[in-house]
Amino acid sequence: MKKVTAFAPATIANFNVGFDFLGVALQGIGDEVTMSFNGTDSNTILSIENGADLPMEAAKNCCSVVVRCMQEELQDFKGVDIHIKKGFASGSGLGSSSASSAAAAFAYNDIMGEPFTKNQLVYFAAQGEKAACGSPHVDNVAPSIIGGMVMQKASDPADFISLPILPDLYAVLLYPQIMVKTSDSRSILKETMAVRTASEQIGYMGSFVSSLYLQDVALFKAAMQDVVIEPMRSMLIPKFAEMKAAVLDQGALAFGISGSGPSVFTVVQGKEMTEKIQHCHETIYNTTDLDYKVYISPINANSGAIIL
Ligand SMILES: Nc1ncnc2c1ncn2[C@@H]1O[C@H](COP(=O)(O)OP(=O)(O)OP(=O)(O)O)[C@@H](O)[C@H]1O
Ligand SMILES: N[C@@H](CCO)C(=O)O
Repeated sequence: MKKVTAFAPATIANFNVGFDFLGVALQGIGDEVTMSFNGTDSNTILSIENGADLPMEAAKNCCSVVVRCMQEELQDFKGVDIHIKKGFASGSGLGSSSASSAAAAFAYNDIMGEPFTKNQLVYFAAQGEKAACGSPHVDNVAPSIIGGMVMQKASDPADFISLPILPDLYAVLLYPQIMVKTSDSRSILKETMAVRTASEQIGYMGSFVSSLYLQDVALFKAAMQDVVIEPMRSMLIPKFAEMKAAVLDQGALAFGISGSGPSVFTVVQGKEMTEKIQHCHETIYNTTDLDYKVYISPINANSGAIIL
C-alpha cells in the first residue's frame, strides 16, 4: 500500500511590511503528514503526535479539510488515513495550522500523481487556514509550500512572487508559551486606518522590495517597519518594547511580531549574531515567570514543503 509523508515548514507571516500577503519559510521546524489510501471514500485522522488538544474529527482538522477540498475539485473521492506529527505548538504565531495544511496538500497531491500546481496547492492549504481561524489568508501557506520569501501578487486566481533574499540572513524567534489564537489576534484589529498611515506603510513595503532587488542591507533595515499592525498587537506580547529596543541596539536588522503572535522574530545577518540575540531574548524573559522557547533558522530559498 503506497504511503506518502510530506514535511512543511513553520513560517513567519506578515514579516512587518506585508500583512496577510507576505511570508517567509523557516528551516528544520515544521509538521509531517503521512497518508495512505484506506479503500473508502472518507478521510480519517488516525493519530496526532505532539498535538493532544487538536481535533481528530475530519470536518475540523485542517489536514482532512484540505484533502476533502482537493477531492471535490478532482471529483475523485479516494479516502486516506492521516497521521500528523506536529513539530511545534499550535497558536504560537509560527503557522502551526498552516504547516499541517501545507503538508497535507503536498502529500495528497503526491499520492494522487501530482494533478495540481504549487499555486493550486496554496489555494487548497488556505482552506485549511479558513477552517482553523476563519480566514483563508495565504501568507503562511504560500511560503510553506513554495519556500523562501513569498509575496501574494493576485488573489483570484492566486498568484505569487518569490522575492530575492539577502545573503546570510537568520531569524531568531522567541516563543513565549502563552496562547494567542489567530482568530482573537485578528479580532482586535481596527477595520480602518488613516490615509497618512497607509501611505507610510506602502512606502516601507516599496522600500523593502527595492532593498531585496538592490541587495541593499541598510535599506532593508530602514524598511522593515510595521506602523499598522504592531501598534495594535504588541500589547499581547510581554516585554515587546524592551526586546525590540535591546535587539536593535545589538545591531539586528529587524524585529517584529511573527504572524499573529505571540512569537516575535529578530532578523540578523551572519550566524555569529544569532547567539548574541538569543542571549538578549533570554536575559529579558528570565526576568519573567513565563516559559519560552527560542528557535533559530536560516532564511533562504531552499525551504519549502518536501516529500520525505
Ligand atoms: N492539524 C492542525 N494543526 C494545528 N491546528 C489545527 C489543526 N487542525 C485544526 N487546528 C485548529 O486550528 C486552530 C489553531 O489555529 P491558529 O490559527 O489559532 O493557530 P496557528 O495555526 O498555530 O497559527 P499561528 O501559529 O500562526 O499562530 C486551533 O483551533 C486548532 O484546533
Ligand atoms: N496574516 C495573519 C497570519 C496569521 O498567522 C495574521 O497576522 O493574522
